Amino acid sequence: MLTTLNSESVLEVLRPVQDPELQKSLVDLNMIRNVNIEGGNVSFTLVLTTPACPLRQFIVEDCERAIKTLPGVEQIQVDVTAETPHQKGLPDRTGIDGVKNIIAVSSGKGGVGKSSVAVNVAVALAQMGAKVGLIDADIYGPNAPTMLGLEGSQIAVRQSPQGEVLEPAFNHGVKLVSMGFLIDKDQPVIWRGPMLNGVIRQFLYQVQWGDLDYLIVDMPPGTGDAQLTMAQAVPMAGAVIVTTPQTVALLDSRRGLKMFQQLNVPVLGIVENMSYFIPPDMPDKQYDIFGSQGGEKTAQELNVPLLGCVPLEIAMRQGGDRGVPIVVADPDSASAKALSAIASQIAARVSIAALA
Ligand SMILES: Nc1ncnc2c1ncn2[C@@H]1O[C@H](COP(=O)(O)OP(=O)(O)OP(=O)(O)O)[C@@H](O)[C@H]1O
Repeated sequence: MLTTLNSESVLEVLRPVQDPELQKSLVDLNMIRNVNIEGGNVSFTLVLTTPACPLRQFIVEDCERAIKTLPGVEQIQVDVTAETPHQKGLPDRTGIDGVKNIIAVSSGKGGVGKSSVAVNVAVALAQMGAKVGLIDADIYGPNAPTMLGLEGSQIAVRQSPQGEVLEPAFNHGVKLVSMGFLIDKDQPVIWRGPMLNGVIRQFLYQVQWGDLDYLIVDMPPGTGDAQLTMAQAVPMAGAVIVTTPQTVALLDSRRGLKMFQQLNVPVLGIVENMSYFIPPDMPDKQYDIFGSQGGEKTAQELNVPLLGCVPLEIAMRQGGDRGVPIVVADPDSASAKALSAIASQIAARVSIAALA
């Protein structure tokens, strides 16, 4: 039984408290800092591994419970902050200065909502306090500028001592560069393909990203040469695969998953989009338009986590078209809640991988 209240005894009672996701002691992870005692008042800083930590409250309560076992404790004040860990280095791929984690959002086939998920996850992470960038590398449908309300924007090119640098566009807390800023929409896709390699390298290494916790890459759909080259060019902390519950989409996503696994990019999990339809006039009803539980079954079969299921909601399409993502336009909607939870899951898994 500890009898004295001082910073050592506080750290001692906190040592058995674990980060629920990393399953390691908060003290050993250096997440408890600046312990200060004044009379019966205990204060400390809890440094989470992501601003988007889904279990923030849970961890604070665990700490408070442990500290209250010490004699003489009257008040506990916890300042919560976050330091996102840097992804592990890859010898064959060059990282980007200041960018801690690069996350690919990919899909086996087009039209499953990959861009919608990438944009909303990026905005949700920014809403939670993270510094976020988005690369829209989708040559077939570069929709991110529209979805972020940046249609018609330009990326400024500046001269710097290092040569030409690009200034990203910015809205809803997210910095954006997009193929859409560079290509003529009427230009045939066949001409866009060969541009991809050069442009993606420019987007990674010539953009003034500044400090970013997460750089999300909206990948082109499929598993062709362009995707392969890109996955090899980018040092990725992990990949997220978006699918619908439909069998054909799931088959394609399996191919995508294998591609990432072969390239040694950890697959963070699967997002099932358009899981069910919620009619706006009957919000308690659900219709499984594309079948049900396909994402869950595939996740189980391939032994990767299902990060969440996003319903088909008219407001989500409208938000995309209007340039106000659903997590901003209607944060209480079912799809926005699902997307925010998915963003937290992704952040947690990236931290786990970085600290493993
Ligand atoms: N959960 C959803 N509810 C309603 N509409 C959605 C949902 N997800 C996506 N959409 C809509 O479906 C259309 C296609 O989505 P999106 O562009 O995100 O797909 P994609 O997989 O990136 O497609 P592409 O391969 O063309 O880039 C868009 O109009 C989008 O607003």
